[in-house]
Amino acid sequence: MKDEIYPTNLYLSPEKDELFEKGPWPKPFVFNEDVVNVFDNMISRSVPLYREVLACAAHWTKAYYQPGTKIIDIGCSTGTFLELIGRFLQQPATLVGIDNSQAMLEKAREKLLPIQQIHQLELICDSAENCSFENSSVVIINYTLQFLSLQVRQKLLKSIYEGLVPGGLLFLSEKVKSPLPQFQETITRHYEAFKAYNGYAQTEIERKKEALENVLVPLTETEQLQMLKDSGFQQVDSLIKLHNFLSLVALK
Ligand SMILES: Nc1ncnc2c1ncn2[C@@H]1O[C@H](C[S@+](CC[C@H]([NH3+])C(=O)[O-])CC(=O)[O-])[C@@H](O)[C@H]1O
Ligand SMILES: O=C(O)C(=O)Cc1ccccc1
Repeated sequence: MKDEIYPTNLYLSPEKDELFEKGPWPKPFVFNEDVVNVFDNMISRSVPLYREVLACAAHWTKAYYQPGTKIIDIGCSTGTFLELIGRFLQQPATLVGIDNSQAMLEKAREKLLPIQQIHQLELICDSAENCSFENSSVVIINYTLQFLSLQVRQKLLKSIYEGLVPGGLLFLSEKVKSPLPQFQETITRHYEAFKAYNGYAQTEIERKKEALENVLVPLTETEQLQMLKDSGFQQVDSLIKLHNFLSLVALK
């Protein structure tokens, strides 16, 4: 089976994201019921290489997982990665999903029912910065740090570093910004063309952009790498980058 080699076959709910097509407008972006109900469609049409990033995270998780420790997905949303890794791992493991949206975790619980036959599953509804990462060998945080204040990001990354066992891995994906305004402008235009190619109208693209202002706050790649170094991670490398979306790994 191809999925056992390169797992890009995600379990995504079909409800279409049309949230920014209809009013009332303007509204800030929040992870409410409306977002949750269309989230799988929203993220898979809005994040470049989303399937490849999750397949990459699954491969690195399998490579660095240490039996008897935890695999923790921070900002697990509807459980898409946990469902994928639950199928991809060839041995029972303890899978932990953390999200501060109860509505997201209700969707995750439903999606992960088959996985519970094989793995120990724990879903925690709390802010990530309140959680423990003790005895984890792999922590995944895809497209979540970007919604936290800078102070909380630094505290969270330090807590992850301290909780990981020796040889433990952090897999981090984030929206970033170019340090060069001219490049940022070109990248943004290309990213918006990607969204239009995925069926979003210009008004939806512009309204989403406005809604995310001051809600999703990207760093530059250099700032992100420095924050990881300041958290204790000395072995860091980038794996994937397209438009403003970056995935990297950090080793304890
Ligand atoms: N402080 C917080 N603590 C915990 N969860 C939070 C917090 N703030 C926001 N969230 C949660 O972080 C997730 C971010 S989405 C992650 C996608 C997933 N990783 C995926 O790969 O499919 C990405 C996006 O919306 O762009 C949402 O589920 C929020 O409820
Ligand atoms: O950065 C953007 O413009 C996005 O649309 C990314 C995104 C994807 C899913 C939820 C929130 C933001």
